[in-house]
Amino acid sequence: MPIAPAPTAAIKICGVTTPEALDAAIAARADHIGFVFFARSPRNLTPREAAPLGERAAGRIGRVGLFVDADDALIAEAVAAAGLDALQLHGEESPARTAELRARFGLPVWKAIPVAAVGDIARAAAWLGAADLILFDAKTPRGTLPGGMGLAFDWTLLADWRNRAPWGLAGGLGPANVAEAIARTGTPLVDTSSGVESAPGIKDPQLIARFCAAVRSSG
Ligand SMILES: O=C(O)c1ccccc1N[C@@H]1O[C@H](COP(=O)(O)O)[C@@H](O)[C@H]1O
Repeated sequence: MPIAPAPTAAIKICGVTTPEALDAAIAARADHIGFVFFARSPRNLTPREAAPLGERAAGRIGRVGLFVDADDALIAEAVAAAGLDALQLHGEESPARTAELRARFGLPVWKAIPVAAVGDIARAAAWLGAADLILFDAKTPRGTLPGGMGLAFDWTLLADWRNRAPWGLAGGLGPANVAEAIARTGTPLVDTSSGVESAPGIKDPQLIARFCAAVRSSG
């Protein structure tokens, strides 16, 4: 009987702003790319800027729109312009707001949960039933961006999670540590932004390729 290859984690490359980065993610067989709709981010795109990238990605890779406490008007514009396949909420969105957006846009919603201490993992339970996927990310210092800072958290805190819902791991992941992160946490999805950049907001195609190869080497 043939032995099936061990499944590896799904891959999201976040903060894509150029056709070159998008093509690198597709060539490296990533599963999703992220478009950031958050003005303070060095990876910010307007819906108009995201539109040609969304068209180029259509049917080739999943398109996730990242929002931070955004209003409905921005989300609606981004969904229509970039043809988003999922929404990632990376701010203070409550479980009720998360469920509301899922119903309003009819798209899967990923909710980022900032983690610094064990109680932060338990907090995620409030979003079960409201979010389609829980994304654990490192809590960032007050006054900085709520993500995309290349900061990792203590992965041993995830021992309390026990796969209670679809989930993923983000925060400080790069080619050098992603295989270890998968081995230690068993995460079914990894998400990276600054770990595949040469400078904030500048994606490096070679780092994208190395990241995806490192994920596959963990399978
Ligand atoms: O990428 C950004 O600029 C960003 C801005 C605001 C919120 C989240 C953001 N990115 C997300 O943060 C995590 C971790 O990023 P990193 O790999 O540590 O740089 C990831 O989910 C990004 O999608």
